[in-house]
Amino acid sequence: MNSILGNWAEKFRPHPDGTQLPPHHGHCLGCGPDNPHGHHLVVQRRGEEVHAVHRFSERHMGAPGIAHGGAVATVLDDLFGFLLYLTGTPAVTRQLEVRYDAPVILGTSYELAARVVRDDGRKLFVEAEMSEVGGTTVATASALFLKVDIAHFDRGAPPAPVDLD
Ligand SMILES: CCCCCCCC/C=C\CCCCCCCC(=O)SCCNC(=O)CCNC(=O)[C@H](O)C(C)(C)COP(=O)(O)OP(=O)(O)OC[C@H]1O[C@@H](n2cnc3c(N)ncnc32)[C@H](O)[C@@H]1OP(=O)(O)O
Repeated sequence: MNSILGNWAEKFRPHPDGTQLPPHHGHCLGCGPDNPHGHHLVVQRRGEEVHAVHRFSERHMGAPGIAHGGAVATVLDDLFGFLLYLTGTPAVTRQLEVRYDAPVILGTSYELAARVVRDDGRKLFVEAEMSEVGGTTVATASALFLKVDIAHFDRGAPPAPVDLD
């Protein structure tokens, strides 16, 4: 098995309310602390939701001074991946829809929240929003995640050489 996934069972243990959730793995584009191109998303459990405060940097620029829409989608998708620590099952994104309501400004802090809206067999329907701190919503997302066996991730193993330059 891919060594990155080796400790998955421990990561899926119940996480107490209010605690910071572990990154999916060190090189995850969304949350991996060891990925220099990543977003380094830091996520907490809050009740049955996951929350983050996030600032996009110049590495994620689309239009000058504004976050690239793909970068915004990446962060929302990765945030959804933290709900799996609450549901306790591995799952992957089958469909992701993002509504861009207002430009996401680089260097500005945004609040993000995500939750499961329906858990139906293999299907997890999830939704999230990103807002100015205490203010206007700038993006909303909904997604379908499909639960998979951990063997799903064996397709990535052995991992291709990681080029982090
Ligand atoms: C160190 C440890 C860390 C933990 C590690 C352990 C676990 C890690 C877990 C989590 C990591 C989280 C990382 C988060 C990162 C963010 C999330 C991502 O980026 S995920 C990557 C992008 N996504 C993919 O790469 C999927 C690629 N797609 C696939 O592999 C397949 O399509 C798959 C497995 C998702 C589904 O394939 P099928 O063939 O099994 O299923 P079908 O037949 O397509 O659909 C099943 C059911 O869903 C319905 N369905 C499909 N699409 C639907 C839709 N759009 N709306 C409604 N229903 C839909 C279908 O009609 C079907 O329903 P009926 O069972 O017949 O009732």
